[in-house]
Amino acid sequence: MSNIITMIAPVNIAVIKYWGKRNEELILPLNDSVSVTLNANVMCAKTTVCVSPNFLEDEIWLNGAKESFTNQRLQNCLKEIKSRAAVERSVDDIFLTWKVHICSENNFPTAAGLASSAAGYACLVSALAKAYKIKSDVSSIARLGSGSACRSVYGGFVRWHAGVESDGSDSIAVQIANKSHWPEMSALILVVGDTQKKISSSKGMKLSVETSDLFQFRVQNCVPKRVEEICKAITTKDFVKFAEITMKDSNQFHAICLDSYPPITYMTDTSYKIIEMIHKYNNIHPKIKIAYTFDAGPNACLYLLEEEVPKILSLIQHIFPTSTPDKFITGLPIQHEKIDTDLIKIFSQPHQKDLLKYVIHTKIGDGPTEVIDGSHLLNECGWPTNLH
Ligand SMILES: Nc1ncnc2c1ncn2[C@@H]1O[C@H](COP(=O)(O)OP(=O)(O)OP(=O)(O)O)[C@@H](O)[C@H]1O
Ligand SMILES: C[C@@](O)(CCOP(=O)(O)OP(=O)(O)O)CC(=O)O
Repeated sequence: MSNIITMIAPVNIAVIKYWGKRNEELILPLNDSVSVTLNANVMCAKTTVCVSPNFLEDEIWLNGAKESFTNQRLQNCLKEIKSRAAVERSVDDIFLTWKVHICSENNFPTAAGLASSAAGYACLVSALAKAYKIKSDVSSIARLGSGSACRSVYGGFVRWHAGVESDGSDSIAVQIANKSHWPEMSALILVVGDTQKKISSSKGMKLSVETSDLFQFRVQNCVPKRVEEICKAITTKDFVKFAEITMKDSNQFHAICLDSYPPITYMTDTSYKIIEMIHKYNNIHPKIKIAYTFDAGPNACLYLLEEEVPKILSLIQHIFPTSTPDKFITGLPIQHEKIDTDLIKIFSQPHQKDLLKYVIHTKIGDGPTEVIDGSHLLNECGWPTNLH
């Protein structure tokens, strides 16, 4: 007797960044954060879990390779799932003694600052929750895997409340609005680099808490006001306000990285060229049209309304020429608009080729969903179907 569940889960990109913990083990943040969940049909983690009396030990495979199950965060997630199941009496006691096999893969680069840990842990925890028939909110369990993962448990626009309790019971994610609230909202991920970053978010934020003087100022004086304002901008669909706060918060997060000692630099020259392009584009319009935000890496996430997508994409193709035009734009289909020559005149000469690797076009999406077409990553005996 076994129990095989497969789920897919989305990435989320924060517009108010989570940076800094008040408890390292429970992954409790020092500030609230707000994010947008992106369409899981474009970028996702896919995870199959299987619980069986036939397994001798808990095992995990990630992106086609076996990983160690001794990872503390992984252990904490499984432990919490089992204790929730015990409290909810959702499965038989014997089921709780069986071992689990987990197989997961991301359809985009892992550990490159593209929120793979968010999608990955949201997926893992949602799949386990389904297998153990847990009914209550699992965002606080996903949080134990990676802080930002708690926001990927919900679709649309999401706020992670930092909470004040020392056991983390009130540090949960809550949906502000679902994806249908603002269907025109689109995102372009500009991939500058897809290699693993040098300093993980966990290490980077610890260093900032310990060494940055600006950090306390941000947490106490800036974030609380920004969170209220951006939540209001989301509920009233005020794009200009949403975009302005998003850009300012990304810039402040990277200023804090630079104020850490020794300094942390996630953005590159190409990232700054993207920022320059977006401000120039916004300045030639009466109102802000596009927002950028950068996580712990050089890649940009642009938030914009649907009508702006073809225009900025043709401009990006002009300014950031590529030697692989067929593979340059991926994700959701777009209608190409011929670049407007007046727009080109305002912009400088194109940069050198291949500063951008590729662009992912996507939109807002739902939270984790179960895959019901039978395309499990583990076979009926609970072993990976495809190992590298
Ligand atoms: N599908 C997955 N299933 C389980 N764990 C995953 C999955 N994808 C990523 N992870 C875990 O997350 C780690 C990468 O997290 P990290 O924070 O370094 O990168 P990132 O999430 O891509 O970047 P960022 O959080 O800055 O956007 C991996 O080493 C792995 O432990
Ligand atoms: C810059 C960020 O993406 C940082 C994400 O940090 P993680 O959630 O990856 O960190 P841990 O909780 O230590 O796993 C900002 C954000 O997503 O809010």
